[in-house]
Amino acid sequence: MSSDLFSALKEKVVGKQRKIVFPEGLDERILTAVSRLANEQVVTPIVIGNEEAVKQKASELGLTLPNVEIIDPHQYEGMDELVKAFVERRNGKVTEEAAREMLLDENYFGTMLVYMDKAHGLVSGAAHSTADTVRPALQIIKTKPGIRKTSGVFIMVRGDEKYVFADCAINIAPDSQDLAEIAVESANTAKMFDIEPRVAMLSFSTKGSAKSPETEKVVEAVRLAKEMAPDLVLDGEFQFDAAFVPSVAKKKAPDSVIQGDANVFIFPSLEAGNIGYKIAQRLGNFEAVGPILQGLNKPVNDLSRGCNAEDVYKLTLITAAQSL
Ligand SMILES: CC(C)(COP(=O)(O)OP(=O)(O)OC[C@H]1O[C@@H](n2cnc3c(N)ncnc32)[C@H](O)[C@@H]1OP(=O)(O)O)[C@@H](O)C(=O)NCCC(=O)NCCS
Ligand SMILES: CC(=O)OP(=O)(O)O
Repeated sequence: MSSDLFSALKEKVVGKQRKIVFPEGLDERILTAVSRLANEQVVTPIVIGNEEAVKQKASELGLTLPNVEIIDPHQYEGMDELVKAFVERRNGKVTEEAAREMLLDENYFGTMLVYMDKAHGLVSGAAHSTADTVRPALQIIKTKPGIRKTSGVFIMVRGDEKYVFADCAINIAPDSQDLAEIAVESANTAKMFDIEPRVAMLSFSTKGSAKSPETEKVVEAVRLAKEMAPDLVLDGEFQFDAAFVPSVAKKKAPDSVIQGDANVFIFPSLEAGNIGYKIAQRLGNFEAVGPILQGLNKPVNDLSRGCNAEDVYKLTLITAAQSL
């Protein structure tokens, strides 16, 4: 199923001339994926880095880089244009001098290429923390109209099973409104992967079995999400077993629309979401694709530093598909 999922995405993006920026030009996993993407003509990669160093690294790895653009921010002819646009976008928060310095950072530089429509999307994070990868996007690309917060989902794939986990990447302490928005956005993201969303809002309590500020936060999020998207199949608060195991659902939540058949799981905090996805990945042998950032004006996606070249390849397919 995993390969079907990505073959379908590949079919969608081939021939669409999507330019995708890779700020981490010297990372082996990135270069391996870039070489494959370029040779298969899936996207046109733009690698950020010193041209000689990138080519040297590729040759050491035995990789070819046909039709790959390599841009060194230190040599970039359009830097003045980028600096001007960055200062304007930050609207009083950055001086021209600071902007010039910040744009030598590969993530800021790459994000500006996307903002300026010189590329369609960006994939980074193999060598940078999530905070350093996404901060430029939050500041420059910003959220779509009507969306307050960006969040990060993983598509968890194992054989025929596909699930969406969120937020595993961005919002450390989401409030009820944030959780409701994350739920609705994650349901939309699920559809991109042919998952008909059935959303469970997770907690350590099922339908009032415990009461605390943490459980009440999720109860309120359920109410808000139902208000925001009345047609969405969504319920909570659920413990994971009540959301996932039909026999447990029968006992703990017999009247719920979700009967152990949820496929989109919304975690109550980043602690729970990030730990949860890594446990499913490392103990449950799920492939974890993401985090896919949702709610941004243009696609910028983060990788886990524990990723491999296959993860980079797949996240690039997703990024290119998001840009269509
Ligand atoms: C995402 C994160 C880096 C943002 O924190 P920060 O850089 O301190 O953000 P700030 O509060 O300074 O905000 C910076 C900008 O981003 C915006 N922003 C912050 N969080 C946002 C969100 N969730 N969605 C949209 N915009 C956001 C702010 O509005 C601000 O915009 P402005 O400068 O134009 O006013 C931070 O929340 C974080 O570290 N999250 C955890 C990341 C992580 O380690 N995840 C685990 C591994 S995946
Ligand atoms: C998504 C994530 O947890 O990223 P990292 O492993 O790089 O911190």
